[in-house]
Amino acid sequence: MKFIECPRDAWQGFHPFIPSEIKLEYLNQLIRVGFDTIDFGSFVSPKAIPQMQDTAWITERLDLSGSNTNLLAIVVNERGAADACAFEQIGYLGYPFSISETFQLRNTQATIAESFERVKRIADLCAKHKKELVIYISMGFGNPYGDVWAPEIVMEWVEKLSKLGANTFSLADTVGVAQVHDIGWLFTALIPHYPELEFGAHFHTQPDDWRIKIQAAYDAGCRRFDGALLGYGGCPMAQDDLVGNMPTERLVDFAKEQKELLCLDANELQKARTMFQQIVG
Ligand SMILES: CC(C)(COP(=O)([O-])OP(=O)([O-])OC[C@H]1O[C@@H](n2cnc3c(N)ncnc32)[C@H](O)[C@@H]1OP(=O)([O-])[O-])[C@@H](O)C(=O)NCCC(=O)NCCSC(=O)C[C@@](C)(O)CC(=O)[O-]
Repeated sequence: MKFIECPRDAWQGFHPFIPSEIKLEYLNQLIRVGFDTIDFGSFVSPKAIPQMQDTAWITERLDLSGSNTNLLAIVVNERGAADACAFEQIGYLGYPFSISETFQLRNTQATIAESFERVKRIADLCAKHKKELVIYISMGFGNPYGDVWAPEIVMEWVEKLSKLGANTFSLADTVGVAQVHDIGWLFTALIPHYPELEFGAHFHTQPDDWRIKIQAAYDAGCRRFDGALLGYGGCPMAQDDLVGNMPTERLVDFAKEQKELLCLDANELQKARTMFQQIVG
């Protein structure tokens, strides 16, 4: 299983501002754990997400020496993509492409159609700077606004977006409404249909439904999972009540049960967990 740790999603909606030095120390600790990828920051408007205004400062100072961990930064427009592309350390740019019109507007001030045009330009930038583009299908399992959702809509957008050069798609349950049946249906349909693409699960969960969601995705062939220690965070642009991320601890438990090879250092993971507890109180 591939673990993507998402401190960016964990603290983007957190108040007050976490001092940059503390974020840096925590991210360096996460690097020592050995995650495949860390979704560590975003290059977005500081007015929209004040917590992330120090991503460039942090990027310059991260210590990746001797590490195989990849860095992923979220971008929502060309300006953010250009800023992220300037850093050699960042291998992946993630774009939240919402299939709910309401959320796309709330999150990026762009319609789905405008967002598609943005992705084209960001994909060009990625190709020019040799970065990998990761598309999050936000509200990928439904939305709280009453916008039409169907698994076929996910399929349709994956088809269109895959032609722009994205090799990785993370199906995002942005507000934790995914039904087990839909999770199974989508991964079962997508994974064999696009053997050249990687599909991941970016779940937000309630304390009682983490297991059935992971299990449904795993049984359908998904091996890429996003999580955040302590299950913290959520997207503040989605709704007032944040629905926490999939707790990394639960992902690790699940992986052990499945006898998956774990490439994470348990001691360093425990240290990171303690550090994060101190950060968020
Ligand atoms: C897209 C905009 C900018 C549109 O916002 P806007 O107000 O339409 O943009 P604008 O072009 O009018 O600019 C507004 C201000 O932001 C600045 N600005 C503009 N762009 C940038 C930039 N790249 N970097 C730094 N500053 C920027 C710009 O310079 C200006 O500053 P001012 O002149 O007023 O001082 C805004 O809505 C935004 O930044 N949104 C961020 C949304 C966000 O970060 N959401 C959370 C991450 S996505 C997520 O959590 C979902 C995910 C990935 O986890 C998966 C899932 O669960 O679904």
